[in-house]
Amino acid sequence: MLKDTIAAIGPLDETAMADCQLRIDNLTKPLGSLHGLERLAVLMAGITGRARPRDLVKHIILMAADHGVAAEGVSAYPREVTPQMVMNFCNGGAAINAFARHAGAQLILVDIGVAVELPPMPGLYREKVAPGTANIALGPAMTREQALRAIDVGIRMARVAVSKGAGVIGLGEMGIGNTTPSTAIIASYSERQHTELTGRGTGLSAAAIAHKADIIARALAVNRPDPADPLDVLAKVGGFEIAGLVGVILGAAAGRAAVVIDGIITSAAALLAVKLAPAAGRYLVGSHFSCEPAHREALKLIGLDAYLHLNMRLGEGTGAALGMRLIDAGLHVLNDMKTFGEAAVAVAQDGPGALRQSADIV
Ligand SMILES: Cc1cc2ncn([C@H]3O[C@H](COP(=O)(O)O)[C@@H](O)[C@H]3O)c2cc1C
Ligand SMILES: O=C(O)c1cccnc1
Repeated sequence: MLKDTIAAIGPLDETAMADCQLRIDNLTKPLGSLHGLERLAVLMAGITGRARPRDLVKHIILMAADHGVAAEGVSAYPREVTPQMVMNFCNGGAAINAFARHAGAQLILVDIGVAVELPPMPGLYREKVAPGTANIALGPAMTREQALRAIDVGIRMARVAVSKGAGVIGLGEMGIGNTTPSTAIIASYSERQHTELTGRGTGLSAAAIAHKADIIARALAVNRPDPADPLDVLAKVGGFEIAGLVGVILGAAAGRAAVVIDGIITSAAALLAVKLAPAAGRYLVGSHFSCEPAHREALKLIGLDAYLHLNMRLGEGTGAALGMRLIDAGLHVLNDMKTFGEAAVAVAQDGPGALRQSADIV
């Protein structure tokens, strides 16, 4: 399923993008003055293949899983919080429930590797590959075969979303300890030291951050993940929700849906996804800058921008939900504003086309 999905990822529609850019350049505002929002609208034209996309259906796919490395004391919270938070998501009481409502997005919940058996709940997909990963400080998180199975789950979830009309898919995750494997993945591709990339996660002290960095160093030394082989990195120092999200990204890109990433965990998944399929990178949209230092590093490695500086460090897809609102804002600009001609406003002296050529406007 992975190979076919990667093969199905097409280029953006450059004609739709050019037509969209032309309309935006003629809207009643100084040329380029809504910069980031304009770029989002043009990107959505390229992804959807429509010069004036509007009212896109939004889904947030939240994958939950546990991590053997949590036994090393790398999180400020106990492992039981993972299933408890999944129940909280199902019952509508978590931050992401509020954010999904705010964004007008449907929340899709997936148990892809929670350590305990969860009861059937409305809205919860039970797709457990295994009850949590093994401890990456001691050996590989999972087998390569399990990594592939988890990716397939994500591809299927993205296909379901696309078949329900989703044009924008936000990524969310839950899994106590998951900033540790995410940092290990990002460190595998970075020239920066893992100590510089390790952050406080749910709220570690400086001493606990140093311990977490040691565990990450051990995971990398014990497993020796091969960056030339993203599946190797994923299987050795990843997690089931991270693997699932890799699949969601690839499946969404193959289905011509935009993918809005969130913080460090989803950006680790995005980094692996673009290593597996560079063409998927054009379907990615950044949202906020997380407090986690590895998040910025991942964005840099992917070559992706983010927009919101809110010092958030929650995950669940909360930043992605805000990113979806920025896409909406860009599409409202595109669809609701009038052009100079439609509104009878005098155009800039040299005309927008001439201004666009000038070096100042990018
Ligand atoms: C109550 C609670 C709700 C959360 N929602 C997301 N996370 C976030 O924190 C975890 C990662 O941080 P670390 O690696 O330090 O464990 C993940 O579950 C992530 O989604 C939460 C964490 C807690 C405690
Ligand atoms: O960057 C994130 O999304 C994040 C940071 C800390 C804990 N959980 C998630």
